[in-house]
Amino acid sequence: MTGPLIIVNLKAYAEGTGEQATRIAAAAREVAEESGAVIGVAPAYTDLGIIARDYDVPVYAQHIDGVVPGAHTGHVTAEQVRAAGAFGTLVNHSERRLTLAEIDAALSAARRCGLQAVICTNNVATTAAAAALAPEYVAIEPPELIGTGVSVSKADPGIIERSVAAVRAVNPEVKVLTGAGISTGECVKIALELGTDGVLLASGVVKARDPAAALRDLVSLL
Ligand SMILES: O=C[C@H](O)COP(=O)(O)O
Repeated sequence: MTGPLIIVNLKAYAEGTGEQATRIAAAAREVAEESGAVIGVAPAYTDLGIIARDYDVPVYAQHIDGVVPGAHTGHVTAEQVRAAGAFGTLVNHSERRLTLAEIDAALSAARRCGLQAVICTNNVATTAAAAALAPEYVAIEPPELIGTGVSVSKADPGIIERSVAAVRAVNPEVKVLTGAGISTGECVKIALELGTDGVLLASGVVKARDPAAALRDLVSLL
């Protein structure tokens, strides 16, 4: 993949479930084609297969469990999401926190199945720790800004800069995303200028009246 990566996490929002999820996936594909940006979608498991099958967008699981297939009720394996068509997976999202050992196991499972891994982190120290595990991406998101509409790019650019520096010091191969409150092209532009490789966002697109217009705004200054 080339160009900045934008991942739209549909979380468990009603506005990002079922038919609405497929509408957002279609918009993501269209805006990616128009702009050259890479726009991925992280739908609920229940929508993952259909989106991966019918929409030409990189699909991410919102979480995987670091277990091998077997007797694990209520778990979801890397093999299952891969078979359903996932391209990658989030790991340790702020709303789905894991222990360090669980993050490591989930990352091993992702590698085993060829899934791109995006480890989410909540501060500079956890970002450095995540980078030491060598995932493809880390995504720094200050939890207090998630879902607020107050953008990390504007409210806390320092955490982005320090996270980028920490990752470069630990493992320069690891790419950095940032998220929380991102909703405009300006937020994306600032995040990229601060050294990131893209953004992870949710409400700015999922809860927008016109998700396609929100996506167009996000890529407008690339
Ligand atoms: O996964 C996405 C992040 O938690 C950011 O959510 P948000 O864009 O609604 O603030």
